[in-house]
Amino acid sequence: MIRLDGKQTSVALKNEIAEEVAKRKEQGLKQPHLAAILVGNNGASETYVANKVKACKEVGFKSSLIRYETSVSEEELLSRIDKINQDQDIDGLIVQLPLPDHISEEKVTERINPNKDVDGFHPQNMGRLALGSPCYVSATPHGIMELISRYNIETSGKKCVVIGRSNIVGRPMSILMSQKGIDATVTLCHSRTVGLKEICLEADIIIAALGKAEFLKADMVKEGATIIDVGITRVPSDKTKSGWKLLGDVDFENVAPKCSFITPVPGGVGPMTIASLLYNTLMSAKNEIYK
Ligand SMILES: Nc1nc(=O)c2c([nH]1)NC[C@@H]1CN(c3ccc(C(=O)N[C@@H](CCC(=O)O)C(=O)O)cc3)C=[N+]21
Ligand SMILES: [Mg+2]
Repeated sequence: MIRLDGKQTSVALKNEIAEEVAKRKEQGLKQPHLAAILVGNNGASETYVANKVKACKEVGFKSSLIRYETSVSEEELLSRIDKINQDQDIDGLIVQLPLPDHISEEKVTERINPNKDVDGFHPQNMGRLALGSPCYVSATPHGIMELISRYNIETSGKKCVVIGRSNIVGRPMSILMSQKGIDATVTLCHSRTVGLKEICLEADIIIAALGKAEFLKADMVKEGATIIDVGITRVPSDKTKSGWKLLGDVDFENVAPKCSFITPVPGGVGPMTIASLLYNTLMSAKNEIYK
Protein backbone atom coordinates (compact mmCIF):
# COMPACT_ATOMS: atom_id res chain seq x y z
CA MET A 1 0.00 0.00 0.00
CA ILE A 2 1.33 3.41 -1.00
CA ARG A 3 0.08 6.56 0.69
CA LEU A 4 -0.57 9.33 -1.80
CA ASP A 5 1.21 12.07 0.08
CA GLY A 6 -0.69 15.25 -0.72
CA LYS A 7 1.35 17.27 1.70
CA GLN A 8 4.66 16.42 0.04
CA THR A 9 3.24 16.63 -3.49
CA SER A 10 1.70 20.02 -2.75
CA VAL A 11 5.13 21.26 -1.61
CA ALA A 12 6.61 20.09 -4.92
CA LEU A 13 3.87 21.87 -6.88
CA LYS A 14 4.22 25.02 -4.77
CA ASN A 15 8.00 25.01 -5.33
CA GLU A 16 7.45 24.90 -9.09
CA ILE A 17 5.03 27.81 -8.80
CA ALA A 18 7.41 29.80 -6.55
CA GLU A 19 10.23 29.29 -9.04
CA GLU A 20 8.12 30.65 -11.86
CA VAL A 21 6.98 33.62 -9.77
CA ALA A 22 10.62 34.43 -8.98
CA LYS A 23 11.53 34.24 -12.67
CA ARG A 24 8.67 36.55 -13.58
CA LYS A 25 9.80 39.00 -10.91
CA GLU A 26 13.28 39.09 -12.47
CA GLN A 27 11.60 39.96 -15.76
CA GLY A 28 9.89 42.89 -14.06
CA LEU A 29 6.45 41.28 -14.08
CA LYS A 30 4.03 41.82 -11.21
CA GLN A 31 3.26 39.25 -8.52
CA PRO A 32 0.19 37.09 -9.10
CA HIS A 33 -2.61 38.37 -6.86
CA LEU A 34 -5.40 36.27 -5.35
CA ALA A 35 -8.42 37.88 -3.69
CA ALA A 36 -10.59 35.81 -1.36
CA ILE A 37 -13.98 36.84 -0.02
CA LEU A 38 -15.05 35.26 3.26
CA VAL A 39 -18.56 35.83 4.60
CA GLY A 40 -19.32 35.13 8.27
CA ASN A 41 -17.17 33.12 10.63
CA ASN A 42 -17.66 29.45 9.91
CA GLY A 43 -14.79 27.61 11.64
CA ALA A 44 -13.83 25.33 8.75
CA SER A 45 -14.00 28.16 6.20
CA GLU A 46 -11.73 30.25 8.42
CA THR A 47 -9.13 27.46 8.41
CA TYR A 48 -9.31 26.90 4.66
CA VAL A 49 -9.05 30.58 3.79
CA ALA A 50 -6.21 31.05 6.28
CA ASN A 51 -4.39 28.13 4.59
CA LYS A 52 -4.92 29.75 1.20
CA VAL A 53 -3.54 33.11 2.34
CA LYS A 54 -0.54 31.41 3.95
CA ALA A 55 0.15 29.43 0.78
CA CYS A 56 0.08 32.66 -1.27
CA LYS A 57 2.87 34.04 0.93
CA GLU A 58 4.90 30.85 0.51
CA VAL A 59 5.01 31.12 -3.28
CA GLY A 60 5.41 34.90 -3.50
CA PHE A 61 1.84 35.83 -4.42
CA LYS A 62 0.01 38.87 -3.19
CA SER A 63 -3.29 38.08 -1.48
CA SER A 64 -6.24 40.12 -0.31
CA LEU A 65 -8.68 38.75 2.21
CA ILE A 66 -12.02 40.54 2.13
CA ARG A 67 -14.30 39.80 5.05
CA TYR A 68 -18.00 40.46 5.52
CA GLU A 69 -20.40 39.86 8.37
CA THR A 70 -22.99 37.10 7.87
CA SER A 71 -25.59 39.86 7.54
CA VAL A 72 -24.04 41.35 4.38
CA SER A 73 -26.58 41.80 1.59
CA GLU A 74 -26.33 39.91 -1.67
CA GLU A 75 -26.32 43.25 -3.47
CA GLU A 76 -23.30 44.50 -1.55
CA LEU A 77 -21.40 41.28 -2.21
CA LEU A 78 -22.20 41.38 -5.92
CA SER A 79 -21.07 44.98 -6.26
CA ARG A 80 -17.77 44.09 -4.56
CA ILE A 81 -17.30 41.30 -7.08
CA ASP A 82 -17.96 43.80 -9.89
CA LYS A 83 -15.23 46.02 -8.45
CA ILE A 84 -12.72 43.19 -8.23
CA ASN A 85 -13.59 42.10 -11.77
CA GLN A 86 -12.45 45.58 -12.88
CA ASP A 87 -9.30 45.62 -10.74
CA GLN A 88 -6.34 45.13 -13.10
CA ASP A 89 -4.04 44.07 -10.28
CA ILE A 90 -6.17 41.09 -9.16
CA ASP A 91 -5.70 37.89 -11.18
CA GLY A 92 -7.89 35.48 -9.24
CA LEU A 93 -11.04 35.83 -7.15
CA ILE A 94 -12.65 33.21 -4.96
CA VAL A 95 -15.73 33.52 -2.79
CA GLN A 96 -15.47 30.90 -0.08
CA LEU A 97 -18.48 28.59 0.07
CA PRO A 98 -20.86 27.92 1.73
CA LEU A 99 -22.57 31.31 1.83
CA PRO A 100 -25.41 32.31 4.20
CA ASP A 101 -28.90 31.24 3.08
CA HIS A 102 -30.00 34.74 2.03
CA ILE A 103 -27.23 34.92 -0.58
CA SER A 104 -27.52 32.95 -3.81
CA GLU A 105 -24.33 30.95 -4.45
CA GLU A 106 -25.42 30.61 -8.04
CA LYS A 107 -25.72 34.38 -8.56
CA VAL A 108 -22.40 35.02 -6.84
CA THR A 109 -20.59 32.37 -8.87
CA GLU A 110 -22.02 33.68 -12.13
CA ARG A 111 -20.99 37.24 -11.31
CA ILE A 112 -17.26 36.46 -11.15
CA ASN A 113 -15.40 37.20 -14.37
CA PRO A 114 -14.68 33.73 -15.84
CA ASN A 115 -11.16 35.00 -16.51
CA LYS A 116 -10.57 35.45 -12.76
CA ASP A 117 -12.61 32.44 -11.69
CA VAL A 118 -9.67 30.42 -10.34
CA ASP A 119 -12.15 28.16 -8.48
CA GLY A 120 -13.48 27.10 -11.88
CA PHE A 121 -17.06 27.25 -10.60
CA HIS A 122 -18.46 29.64 -13.23
CA PRO A 123 -20.76 28.01 -15.82
CA GLN A 124 -18.35 29.10 -18.56
CA ASN A 125 -15.49 27.19 -16.95
CA MET A 126 -17.69 24.20 -16.06
CA GLY A 127 -19.02 24.17 -19.62
CA ARG A 128 -15.55 24.32 -21.07
CA LEU A 129 -14.49 21.51 -18.76
CA ALA A 130 -17.30 19.34 -20.11
CA LEU A 131 -16.25 20.20 -23.68
CA GLY A 132 -12.56 19.56 -23.04
CA SER A 133 -11.70 23.20 -23.84
CA PRO A 134 -9.11 25.28 -21.95
CA CYS A 135 -10.56 26.34 -18.59
CA TYR A 136 -9.89 26.75 -14.91
CA VAL A 137 -10.35 23.29 -13.44
CA SER A 138 -11.71 23.58 -9.93
CA ALA A 139 -9.02 23.15 -7.36
CA THR A 140 -9.96 19.87 -5.68
CA PRO A 141 -10.45 17.91 -8.93
CA HIS A 142 -7.31 19.52 -10.34
CA GLY A 143 -5.35 18.52 -7.24
CA ILE A 144 -6.58 14.94 -7.50
CA MET A 145 -5.55 14.75 -11.17
CA GLU A 146 -2.09 16.03 -10.19
CA LEU A 147 -1.76 13.33 -7.52
CA ILE A 148 -2.83 10.63 -9.97
CA SER A 149 -0.39 11.86 -12.59
CA ARG A 150 2.59 12.44 -10.28
CA TYR A 151 2.25 8.95 -8.78
CA ASN A 152 1.90 7.46 -12.29
CA ILE A 153 -1.39 5.79 -11.45
CA GLU A 154 -2.78 4.00 -14.47
CA THR A 155 -6.20 5.28 -15.54
CA SER A 156 -6.65 4.12 -19.14
CA GLY A 157 -9.44 1.57 -19.37
CA LYS A 158 -9.76 1.45 -15.58
CA LYS A 159 -13.10 1.39 -13.83
CA CYS A 160 -13.52 4.55 -11.79
CA VAL A 161 -16.34 5.05 -9.33
CA VAL A 162 -17.04 8.58 -8.10
CA ILE A 163 -19.29 8.78 -5.04
CA GLY A 164 -21.00 12.16 -4.75
CA ARG A 165 -22.30 14.46 -7.51
CA SER A 166 -21.52 17.90 -6.11
CA ASN A 167 -20.78 20.72 -8.53
CA ILE A 168 -17.38 21.36 -6.97
CA VAL A 169 -16.01 17.81 -6.75
CA GLY A 170 -18.01 14.76 -7.85
CA ARG A 171 -19.42 16.10 -11.11
CA PRO A 172 -16.19 17.66 -12.45
CA MET A 173 -14.21 14.61 -11.26
CA SER A 174 -16.45 12.33 -13.32
CA ILE A 175 -15.84 14.51 -16.37
CA LEU A 176 -12.07 14.63 -15.88
CA MET A 177 -11.65 10.89 -15.34
CA SER A 178 -13.56 10.12 -18.53
CA GLN A 179 -11.77 12.68 -20.70
CA LYS A 180 -9.45 11.78 -23.58
CA GLY A 181 -5.97 10.94 -22.36
CA ILE A 182 -7.23 9.78 -18.95
CA ASP A 183 -9.65 7.28 -20.46
CA ALA A 184 -11.21 5.74 -17.37
CA THR A 185 -14.70 4.29 -17.53
CA VAL A 186 -16.63 6.30 -14.98
CA THR A 187 -19.65 5.49 -12.85
CA LEU A 188 -21.02 8.49 -10.95
CA CYS A 189 -22.85 7.36 -7.81
CA HIS A 190 -24.98 9.38 -5.41
CA SER A 191 -27.53 9.11 -2.60
CA ARG A 192 -30.11 7.40 -4.84
CA THR A 193 -27.72 4.83 -6.26
CA VAL A 194 -28.93 1.24 -5.87
CA GLY A 195 -26.31 -1.44 -5.20
CA LEU A 196 -23.46 0.92 -4.34
CA LYS A 197 -21.42 -1.77 -2.59
CA GLU A 198 -21.45 -4.05 -5.65
CA ILE A 199 -20.54 -1.13 -7.92
CA CYS A 200 -17.63 -0.15 -5.66
CA LEU A 201 -16.36 -3.74 -5.52
CA GLU A 202 -15.80 -3.60 -9.30
CA ALA A 203 -13.81 -0.34 -9.14
CA ASP A 204 -10.09 0.05 -9.81
CA ILE A 205 -10.28 3.65 -8.60
CA ILE A 206 -12.77 5.06 -6.08
CA ILE A 207 -13.15 8.77 -5.45
CA ALA A 208 -15.13 9.25 -2.26
CA ALA A 209 -16.66 12.74 -2.20
CA LEU A 210 -20.01 12.42 -0.46
CA GLY A 211 -19.20 14.09 2.85
CA LYS A 212 -20.01 11.24 5.25
CA ALA A 213 -17.31 10.36 7.75
CA GLU A 214 -15.76 6.89 7.27
CA PHE A 215 -18.52 5.88 4.85
CA LEU A 216 -16.41 3.67 2.56
CA LYS A 217 -15.72 0.38 4.37
CA ALA A 218 -13.25 -2.38 3.62
CA ASP A 219 -15.98 -4.75 2.37
CA MET A 220 -16.81 -2.25 -0.40
CA VAL A 221 -13.28 -2.19 -1.82
CA LYS A 222 -11.56 -4.55 -4.24
CA GLU A 223 -8.07 -5.80 -3.40
CA GLY A 224 -5.48 -3.52 -5.06
CA ALA A 225 -7.82 -0.56 -5.67
CA THR A 226 -6.77 3.08 -5.62
CA ILE A 227 -8.75 5.19 -3.13
CA ILE A 228 -9.02 8.97 -3.21
CA ASP A 229 -10.63 10.44 -0.11
CA VAL A 230 -12.10 13.91 -0.56
CA GLY A 231 -14.10 13.96 2.68
CA ILE A 232 -13.19 16.11 5.62
CA THR A 233 -15.46 16.00 8.67
CA ARG A 234 -14.55 17.53 12.00
CA VAL A 235 -15.42 15.50 15.07
CA PRO A 236 -14.75 16.42 18.70
CA SER A 237 -11.76 14.66 20.20
CA ASP A 238 -9.99 14.92 23.53
CA LYS A 239 -6.87 13.34 22.07
CA THR A 240 -5.81 16.32 19.95
CA LYS A 241 -4.55 19.75 20.90
CA SER A 242 -7.15 21.55 18.80
CA GLY A 243 -10.00 19.63 20.45
CA TRP A 244 -11.16 17.95 17.23
CA LYS A 245 -9.94 15.51 14.68
CA LEU A 246 -10.52 15.23 10.96
CA LEU A 247 -12.18 12.21 9.38
CA GLY A 248 -12.32 11.38 5.70
CA ASP A 249 -15.11 9.62 3.81
CA VAL A 250 -13.04 6.43 3.97
CA ASP A 251 -12.59 4.06 6.92
CA PHE A 252 -8.84 4.46 6.40
CA GLU A 253 -7.59 2.03 9.03
CA ASN A 254 -9.49 -0.92 7.56
CA VAL A 255 -9.48 0.06 3.89
CA ALA A 256 -5.79 0.99 3.57
CA PRO A 257 -4.41 -2.58 3.89
CA LYS A 258 -6.42 -3.62 0.79
CA CYS A 259 -5.30 -0.76 -1.46
CA SER A 260 -2.49 -0.21 -3.87
CA PHE A 261 -2.76 3.57 -3.36
CA ILE A 262 -4.74 5.64 -0.85
CA THR A 263 -4.87 9.30 0.22
CA PRO A 264 -4.82 10.06 3.96
CA VAL A 265 -6.96 12.72 5.69
CA PRO A 266 -5.51 15.16 6.56
CA GLY A 267 -2.49 15.45 4.28
CA GLY A 268 -4.05 14.06 1.10
CA VAL A 269 -6.45 15.91 -1.15
CA GLY A 270 -6.70 19.06 1.07
CA PRO A 271 -3.17 20.39 0.53
CA MET A 272 -3.42 19.59 -3.19
CA THR A 273 -6.57 21.73 -3.38
CA ILE A 274 -4.67 24.71 -2.02
CA ALA A 275 -1.67 24.22 -4.34
CA SER A 276 -4.01 23.89 -7.34
CA LEU A 277 -5.72 27.16 -6.48
CA LEU A 278 -2.28 28.79 -6.62
CA TYR A 279 -1.61 27.06 -9.92
CA ASN A 280 -4.82 28.47 -11.40
CA THR A 281 -3.96 31.94 -10.13
CA LEU A 282 -0.56 31.76 -11.80
CA MET A 283 -2.27 30.65 -15.02
CA SER A 284 -4.51 33.71 -14.78
CA ALA A 285 -1.55 36.04 -14.17
CA LYS A 286 0.03 34.57 -17.30
CA ASN A 287 -3.26 34.71 -19.24
CA GLU A 288 -2.74 31.08 -20.16
CA ILE A 289 -6.39 30.03 -20.20
CA TYR A 290 -8.16 33.01 -21.78
CA LYS A 291 -5.52 34.50 -24.04
N1 LIG B 1 -14.96 28.87 -3.12
C1 LIG B 1 -14.49 27.76 -2.52
N2 LIG B 1 -13.39 27.16 -3.01
C2 LIG B 1 -12.89 26.03 -2.42
O1 LIG B 1 -11.88 25.47 -2.89
C3 LIG B 1 -13.56 25.50 -1.26
C4 LIG B 1 -14.71 26.17 -0.80
N3 LIG B 1 -15.16 27.28 -1.45
N4 LIG B 1 -15.37 25.69 0.28
C5 LIG B 1 -14.93 24.54 1.02
C6 LIG B 1 -14.07 23.59 0.20
C7 LIG B 1 -13.14 22.73 1.03
N5 LIG B 1 -11.79 23.15 0.69
C8 LIG B 1 -10.62 22.75 1.35
C9 LIG B 1 -9.43 23.43 1.25
C10 LIG B 1 -8.32 23.06 1.98
C11 LIG B 1 -8.35 21.98 2.81
C12 LIG B 1 -7.16 21.63 3.63
O2 LIG B 1 -6.21 22.39 3.72
N6 LIG B 1 -7.16 20.48 4.28
C13 LIG B 1 -6.09 20.05 5.19
C14 LIG B 1 -6.50 20.14 6.64
C15 LIG B 1 -6.99 21.48 7.04
C16 LIG B 1 -7.60 21.50 8.44
O3 LIG B 1 -6.84 21.42 9.41
O4 LIG B 1 -8.83 21.59 8.55
C17 LIG B 1 -5.77 18.60 4.90
O5 LIG B 1 -6.65 17.88 4.41
O6 LIG B 1 -4.64 18.18 5.19
C18 LIG B 1 -9.53 21.26 2.91
C19 LIG B 1 -10.64 21.63 2.17
C20 LIG B 1 -11.85 24.14 -0.24
N7 LIG B 1 -13.10 24.40 -0.60
MG1 LIG C 1 -6.17 36.85 -16.47
